[in-house]
Amino acid sequence: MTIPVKKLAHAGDLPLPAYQSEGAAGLDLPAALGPGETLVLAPMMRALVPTGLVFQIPQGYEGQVRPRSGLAVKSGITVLNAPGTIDADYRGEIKVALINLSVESFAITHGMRIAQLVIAPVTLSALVETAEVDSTVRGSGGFGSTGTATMK
Ligand SMILES: O=c1ccn([C@H]2C[C@H](O)[C@@H](COP(=O)(O)OP(=O)(O)OP(=O)(O)O)O2)c(=O)[nH]1
Ligand SMILES: [Mg+2]
Repeated sequence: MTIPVKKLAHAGDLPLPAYQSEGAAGLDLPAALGPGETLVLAPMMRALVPTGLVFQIPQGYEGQVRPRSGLAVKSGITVLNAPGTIDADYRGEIKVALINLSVESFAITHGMRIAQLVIAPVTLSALVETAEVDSTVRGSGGFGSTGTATMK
């Protein structure tokens, strides 16, 4: 599938996001801060980080903004609203809501790959109001209702 992508001025000469391996699911998203710019995230602070990218996602698909596991494990940096949802009809800049869950400050530099975007199909549903729903074995059980014999 082809997706048109527009680069905004502050992306400068950053390359378009790319799959980093043959089977990668996510396109790594860059921080587009402007050349030489740095954004420091203090512990427990969050920031909406620009990517400098506008995607034209085809109808019937969405973009999911997910954390990168390396940043999460090594530095406690994750996506606050993971997975962020990029609607097919969104024509604004994709931004990444990062939060620093570590006890140390983290410096985000221009071009750093801060998150990844997975393009996924969406099933659009028509809701039909009904007085009754059918019955199932699970019924209304949830929130740890299964396996209670072994759960403490
Ligand atoms: O991590 C994200 C999440 C969302 N968006 C953009 C694209 C998305 O299509 C739009 C709206 O996102 P969402 O529906 O999650 O936010 P909302 O709080 O419901 O805002 P809205 O009322 O604009 O839908 O914001 C981002 O750039 N990054
Ligand atoms: Mg919304």
